[in-house]
Amino acid sequence: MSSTTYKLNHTDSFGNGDAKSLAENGFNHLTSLAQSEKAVQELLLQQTPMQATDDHLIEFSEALRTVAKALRGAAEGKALAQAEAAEWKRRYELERSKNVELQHKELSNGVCANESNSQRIEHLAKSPRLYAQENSSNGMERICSHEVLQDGGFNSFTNKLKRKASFKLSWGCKGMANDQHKKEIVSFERGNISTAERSSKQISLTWESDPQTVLIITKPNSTSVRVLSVDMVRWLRTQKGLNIYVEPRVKEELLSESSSFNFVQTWEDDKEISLLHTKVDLLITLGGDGTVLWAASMFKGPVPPIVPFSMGSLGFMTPFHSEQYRDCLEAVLKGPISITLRHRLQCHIIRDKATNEYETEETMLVLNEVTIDRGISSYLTNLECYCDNSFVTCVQGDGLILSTTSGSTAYSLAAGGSMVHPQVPGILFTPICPHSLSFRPLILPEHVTVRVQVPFNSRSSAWVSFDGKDRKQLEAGDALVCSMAPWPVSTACQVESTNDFLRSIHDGLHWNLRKTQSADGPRDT
Ligand SMILES: NC(=O)c1ccc[n+]([C@@H]2O[C@H](COP(=O)([O-])OP(=O)(O)OC[C@H]3O[C@@H](n4cnc5c(N)ncnc54)[C@H](O)[C@@H]3O)[C@@H](O)[C@H]2O)c1
Ligand SMILES: Nc1ncnc2c1ncn2[C@@H]1O[C@H](COP(=O)(O)OP(=O)(O)OP(=O)(O)O)[C@@H](O)[C@H]1O
Repeated sequence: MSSTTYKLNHTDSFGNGDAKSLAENGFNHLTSLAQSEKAVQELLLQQTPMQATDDHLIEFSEALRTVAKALRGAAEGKALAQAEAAEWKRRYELERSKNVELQHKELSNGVCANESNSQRIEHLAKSPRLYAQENSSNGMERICSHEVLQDGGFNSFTNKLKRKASFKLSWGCKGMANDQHKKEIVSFERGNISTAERSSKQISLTWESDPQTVLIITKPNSTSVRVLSVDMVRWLRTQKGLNIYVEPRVKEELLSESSSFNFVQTWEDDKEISLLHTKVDLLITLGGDGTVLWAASMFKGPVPPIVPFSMGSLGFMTPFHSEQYRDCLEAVLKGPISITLRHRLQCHIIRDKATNEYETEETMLVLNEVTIDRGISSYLTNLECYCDNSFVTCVQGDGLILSTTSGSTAYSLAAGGSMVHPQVPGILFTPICPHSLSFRPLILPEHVTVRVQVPFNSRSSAWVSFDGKDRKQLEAGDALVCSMAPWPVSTACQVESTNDFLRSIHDGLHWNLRKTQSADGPRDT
């Protein structure tokens, strides 16, 4: 009995031969091995101080597990061996978490080494069944994988303790603040990766001081919009005491109504437009989605929160009804309000004839999409696409749409792209009429930079447009570079972003509208 245990502890590796011979001795042998307090005590008492190290404890535990495997089928013996192995494992973990170095020092000095080890084993040997009973309610097999990995036992091949490898995560973004932000979202404590946040949650805007200045942008050539704007400007001034900015065209319209509108402010040039975000607290749009796009395009940097009133036929970004504009504006000016944070794309054209790569044209910001198409050319476009300098594909067809998720319900949808919730950060890569059977649209992560280049051997030039406007020609060798812009557009929600999004696809597109099947018919039995 004791020789068996002695052998187990002094063999460098416990091969199948040892396990088998133990198994052959049968169930009784194992039971007595595990139960015999004396035998286990003897085991330790026979160790020299150096031999009775924690490595021996691990080896012993490994051996018992091997035996347990070999005795599969002998139910009681198996349970007993598992209980032993698990207890040895637990015990080892406990000891290791104490000061291992100190323990080794004690052992090599011979200070109470046998005594401390034998006491440990004595305790274990006394109560394997009790321990098994205590743990059976939790399930003996349920040592969680994290713990098993941390205490992987002894690797006889490398002669090292098996431990869970430690690691760190880092992000390839510039600036500590960004990195810190990511760390708050993704934690990797004790080797377990978990996320607290995956995309923007419902965002609520609360005013910390009262809004004082409002900019109203209106769809041109619409009588209903003109009538509404006159009423709204008057109400905001007289009832709310706000400063009001409008476009030069609208100021003329208002003054033609009455000279009392001379309090209304406007701008004279682009420089003044570029400073509007420093003066305007709230932006109101009266029109359809196109008016929201127009308003957003005026802001090449930060954009004030937008309250979009629907005066068009399709309202994906315009959840507010003009009939109740007073109630709605009362609520918005008071706050808090739910907003949808809509990401924009920033686009640069790099000309082949540019003398260096930084010589780009004005940066364009789009809320819906940037489109590269064949324009009036009757040839296929041929566009080489790269994502962070990796070649993606060559588009041969009518063109390519790089869309925001807000724009996913616009042109990209018509070209076969998915509809995506506007707060999902990402770039949609949607071909227009590709001449290929296998070109499916992609959605790329928000952090990538996409480059679309007209190859030098292209038969024709391509045309690029930004939210359906500002068309520019791309000659062979020219490229469009596109990435997520740091200035999103926040639009006020009627309810909250998900509810508003679902309403817009139901009302605007009659998404998945189908007559409900009647209950009258065949059924599963
Ligand atoms: N085949 C197409 O579907 C197609 C073709 C060209 C342009 N467009 C879209 O038109 C947009 C420009 O809009 P516009 O009003 O200045 O031009 P527009 O007056 O020609 O209107 C285009 C239509 O697209 C709708 N729309 C705009 N943005 C939308 C969005 N985010 N979700 C759902 N529908 C949206 C508008 O409500 C409008 O009905 C472009 O950004 C492009 O997405 C679509
Ligand atoms: N303030 C503005 N100045 C110049 N053009 C504008 C302005 N507002 C909107 N537009 C343009 O007017 C066009 C129509 O605007 P919008 O989409 O808002 O109205 P709509 O066509 O009636 O809406 P819908 O398409 O939903 O029926 C768009 O091309 C848009 O760019």
